[in-house]
Amino acid sequence: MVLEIRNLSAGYSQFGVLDNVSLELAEGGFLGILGRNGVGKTTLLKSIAGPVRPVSGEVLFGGENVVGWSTSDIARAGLALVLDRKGIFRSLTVLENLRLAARLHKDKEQRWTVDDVLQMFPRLSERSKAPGGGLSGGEQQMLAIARALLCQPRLLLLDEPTEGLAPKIVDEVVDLLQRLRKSGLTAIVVDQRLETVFDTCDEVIVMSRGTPALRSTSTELRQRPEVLEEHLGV
Ligand SMILES: Nc1ncnc2c1ncn2[C@@H]1O[C@H](COP(=O)(O)OP(=O)(O)OP(=O)(O)O)[C@@H](O)[C@H]1O
Repeated sequence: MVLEIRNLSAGYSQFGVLDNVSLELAEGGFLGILGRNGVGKTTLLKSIAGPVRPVSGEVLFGGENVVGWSTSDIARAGLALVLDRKGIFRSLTVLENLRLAARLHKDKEQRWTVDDVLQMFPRLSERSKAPGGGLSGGEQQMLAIARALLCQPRLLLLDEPTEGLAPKIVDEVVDLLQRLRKSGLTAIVVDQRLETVFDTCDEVIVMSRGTPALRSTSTELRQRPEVLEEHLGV
């Protein structure tokens, strides 16, 4: 297992959000997480990646319990979190942003190079000389994902990768995630847009009241409108 979460509870000061979450993710799996607003999806990603410190439970990443580790140590161990398109330097060009990420992780086994990601993201290649701050929302999202890949992650966590993007760009991001899945990457995708999750993930967890209510394949869940209505109100 790349990731094993056992009995994880987490929240903010006295305010509990995650309640006794357990889940597993095997190498090469793409796991989607769905749930209503505020159910704790982002908090779950942050509890895995370090910014939110769990109250109890274990997060085994590659067999090691990383609870209590700093965010940077967890990142060094091979976990990349793409959240709010953060991690882009606005004054650096696209190419400089990519080269910087590659340089910071040059000691790791190089699964992705700057050339690889430019090939994978033709839109970024076209905009390679543009400053990060001058990119559209979709381009920023692609740059954030490209930078995360240059961290050579064993596990990629994506929070709302298609939120607020124009339909054509959503299709491009979905297509990209499908290619990453085929490449054997392991990832968790949180998105409000059901189709993004269904089209990119083999399996989906539906969260309710701070904990997984069910886990199913995307194919099965698509055919269960009553479950989607109960837990997601759609
Ligand atoms: N930094 C914070 N301090 C206090 N409470 C927070 C903080 N971040 C989130 N919360 C609260 O924790 C709960 C879970 O938030 P979280 O962002 O994990 O939900 P979510 O499922 O990702 O929903 P959304 O899709 O709306 O982001 C919400 O009630 C939210 O208001």
